[in-house]
Amino acid sequence: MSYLTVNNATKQFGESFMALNGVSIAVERGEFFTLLGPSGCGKTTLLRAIAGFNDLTSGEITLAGSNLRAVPPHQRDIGMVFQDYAVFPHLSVFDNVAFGLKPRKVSAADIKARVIPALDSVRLGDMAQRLPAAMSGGQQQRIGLARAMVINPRLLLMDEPLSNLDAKLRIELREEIRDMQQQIDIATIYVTHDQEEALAISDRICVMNSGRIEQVGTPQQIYGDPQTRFVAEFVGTLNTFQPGPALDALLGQLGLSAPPDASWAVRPERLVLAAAGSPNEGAAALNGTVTKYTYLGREAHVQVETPVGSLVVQVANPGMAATRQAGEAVSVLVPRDAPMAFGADGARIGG
Ligand SMILES: Nc1ncnc2c1ncn2[C@@H]1O[C@H](COP(=O)(O)OP(=O)(O)OP(=O)(O)O)[C@@H](O)[C@H]1O
Repeated sequence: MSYLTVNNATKQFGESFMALNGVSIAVERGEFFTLLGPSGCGKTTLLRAIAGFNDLTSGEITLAGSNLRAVPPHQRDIGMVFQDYAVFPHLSVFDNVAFGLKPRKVSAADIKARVIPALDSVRLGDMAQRLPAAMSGGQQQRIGLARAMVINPRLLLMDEPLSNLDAKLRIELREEIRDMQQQIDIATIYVTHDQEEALAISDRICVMNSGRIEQVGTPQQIYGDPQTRFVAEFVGTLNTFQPGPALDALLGQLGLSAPPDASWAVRPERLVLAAAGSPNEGAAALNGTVTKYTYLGREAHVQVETPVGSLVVQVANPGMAATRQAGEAVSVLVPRDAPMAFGADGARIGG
């Protein structure tokens, strides 16, 4: 049995709204498990049910084999880190971290023996006596992390802990969180709506949509082998081919087939841009006209009007020579293994 299991969880708000609708997950010991999805998909509701801040309408939650729903929140031994830091401004950094130990009747000497290493692990060891108000957002969130960990929790839950920080700090702190989590080897459930953050930090990602799970998998599986159109669109970008004779010809040339109501799509980085009329071994060529060129440093996005619709082609490491002008005639090469097919219900059915 997995370390944490959630089985067929539902949560109803009001007469009929289902914030969670039959959600089941299984998290292993030491695993970094991320709930990823758009605003309102139920991530926080699921996290709060595990923490015990709200109860489920139905379903089971077990931790290390025992029923967690029967345990009051303060006895669950779960560390929680929130988006808004939740530090007490009038308490020193030390007292903020010690706060969680007070109700546990830990002696003053033990408090010190646990708080100091917790502060060291988040690189705040020399700031123990400072007040949080005089500290940056990143430092305040490190206090939150130390406070969650000092209780030696059985599980760590984090609800968008980086979303109030600027982009550079977010990347720095997510690396620190990942390193720390691996060091203490604690099962962690992390909530985010940021796909890049989820890919960078997780062992496995659970993509949620409207109270249901779309797919659970490693970052590589979620990005490289999405099982639904929703996952493919939410994690990464997707070009959808316009149906019609030109698409039928393209699929015929590539030897691909799917039921008539299937839709076909392709990731921008799987397309290759070539000079008009270039030879194309192992790929089908679409004639197109450049409509837009966006230079982004490490990559460029070239928008091309083709017989199967407007497609974005991603070019890696674009030098000056890769620059394209609007109106330029080009070929877009579609490798045989690049297109993905989705059924009318959004499930992946091919490619
Ligand atoms: N106490 C409540 N009463 C009524 N509806 C609620 C309550 N709490 C949450 N909801 C609704 O349940 C749905 C799921 O909310 P939840 O906070 O879990 O989403 P989320 O995926 O965490 O989104 P966000 O990223 O915006 O926090 C939303 O539509 C929300 O409005």
